[in-house]
Amino acid sequence: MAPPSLKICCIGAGYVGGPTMAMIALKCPDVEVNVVDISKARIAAWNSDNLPIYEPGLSEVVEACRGRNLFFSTDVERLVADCDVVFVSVNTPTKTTGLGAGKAADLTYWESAARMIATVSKSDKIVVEKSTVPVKTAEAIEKVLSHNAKGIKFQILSNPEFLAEGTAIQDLAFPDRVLIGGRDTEGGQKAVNTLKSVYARWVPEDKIITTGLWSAELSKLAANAILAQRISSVNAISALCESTGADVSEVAFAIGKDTRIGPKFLQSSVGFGGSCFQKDILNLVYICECNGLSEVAHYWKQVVAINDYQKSRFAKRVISSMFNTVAGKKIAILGFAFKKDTGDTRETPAIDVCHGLLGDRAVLTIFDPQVPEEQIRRDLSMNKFEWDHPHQLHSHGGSVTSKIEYATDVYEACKGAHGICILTEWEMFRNLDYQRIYDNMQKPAFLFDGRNIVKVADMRKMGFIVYSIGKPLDPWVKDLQINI
Ligand SMILES: NC(=O)C1=CN([C@@H]2O[C@H](COP(=O)(O)OP(=O)(O)OC[C@H]3O[C@@H](n4cnc5c(N)ncnc54)[C@H](O)[C@@H]3O)[C@@H](O)[C@H]2O)C=CC1
Ligand SMILES: O=C(O)[C@H]1O[C@H](OP(=O)(O)OP(=O)(O)OC[C@H]2O[C@@H](n3ccc(=O)[nH]c3=O)[C@H](O)[C@@H]2O)[C@H](O)[C@@H](O)[C@@H]1O
Repeated sequence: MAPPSLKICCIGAGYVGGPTMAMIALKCPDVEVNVVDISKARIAAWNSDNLPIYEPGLSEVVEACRGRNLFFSTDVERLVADCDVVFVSVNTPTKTTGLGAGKAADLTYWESAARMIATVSKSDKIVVEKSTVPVKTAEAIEKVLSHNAKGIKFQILSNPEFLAEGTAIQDLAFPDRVLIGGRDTEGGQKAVNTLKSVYARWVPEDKIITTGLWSAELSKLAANAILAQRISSVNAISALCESTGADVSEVAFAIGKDTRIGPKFLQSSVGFGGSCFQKDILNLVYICECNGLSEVAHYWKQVVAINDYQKSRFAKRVISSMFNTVAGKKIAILGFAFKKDTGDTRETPAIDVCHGLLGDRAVLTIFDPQVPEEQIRRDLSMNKFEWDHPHQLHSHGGSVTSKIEYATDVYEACKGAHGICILTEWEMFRNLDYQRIYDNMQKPAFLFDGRNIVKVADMRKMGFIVYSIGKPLDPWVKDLQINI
């Protein structure tokens, strides 16, 4: 067999490293791709039939190339030493302590990966920032690498990832664009071209954008901030819809018809979740503050503030609608993942809503088709921002709250409940037998739709008291004096 034309090693076998490298291996059979991680459990799962992340189409891609030119391993140092290109796709969570706590990106994992690369390398390498990092990180990484370089040359590239979970395979196979930032030097441009030639195997040339390092780093933060801003904008409008009798779906449809605005990302919800939007905006806010741009920082902070408002507004609607207390009442939580088609629960709005309801002493029964019980209990017992640190992969759940139950059947979850909250837009929730659910609930039966997926009129006809984000209010809810 001919030797590989290029050896790639990716540090971090997570939601980005795993699928991204699997796609490169699929499209470039002559390239050897090793994905390495410190988590033995994660690597074992990548090497099994039960992959560590749920992503439609991923297992087919992995099966097509695992053992051929795609390998998963914990032999981090050897494989890094042996490759031409190192992608770094480790966690860059929000700092929990110290300077910039609650905002700044924690680059501990990135820095330790960079130090390890410098220590083990014996030949020149291209080091690719795949993780989302603060603008100017490449400069710091260059310093770490060059101070330990023993005459070895490293070229740093920024190649941020834009995939969304649940559609990762589609996004990787047909990306809107691939962005590569590099130094404007001969060595820098040579490295850019090497990486470009990898993507060019399947991405049309006009979709591969090359820029300077800082533009590439900042474009990633800006893209996430602007996407999240659209959701906060429509969610802010949803509150006004409820106060005025307008319908947020009609408003979103009408404004999305303007080609300058476009229809995507205008779906009002209980709030955005996921590992990145909040983290990346807080990071952007911190960078603005560090650069003395307090007005700009304040502007972006509001995107997160509206998101927090939306989540707490939802929980308050539930409590106030149910006679201002949910103490001892059974509430069925349908959906815990931060969006459909993923088992990921990082920063899911369900955590905040559940905490809001548990704070009023509700008894929750939680159902999600992809999220296991242990994960839900761990999420509900963790402190904010703790979830995105690698040690969480090894932990087995902290203190377990006794006020939650886990259901493996959606109808069981709803049986005897006083109220239902739909918190993830799983397709299956659109087509449930709601009559059966209604018949088996306590009366009056409440339905709170945080994703606008049920047909409100049909549900009201069945007898439910319905609250659906940004929709005209049920008379029951409207007549209540609430303070949201
Ligand atoms: N999740 C997503 O959809 C997207 C994430 N990103 C960014 O990509 C980066 C990674 O995110 P995810 O893949 O979601 O995180 P993840 O938590 O799923 O994966 C990160 C992996 O890195 C490993 N790791 C940490 N330090 C290590 C070290 N020193 N050596 C070897 N392995 C190490 C961890 O054990 C973990 O398995 C973050 O910066 C994130 O902002 C960017 C685009 C999309
Ligand atoms: O950097 C990242 O991690 C990624 O973050 C997002 O991807 P992701 O978080 O996986 O999923 P999204 O589809 O963006 O959804 C994020 C959250 O917003 C919510 N959302 C999305 C769209 C919408 O119209 N309304 C809405 O409430 C979703 O339910 C979810 O909770 C971006 O879409 C990706 O481009 C980016 O690469």
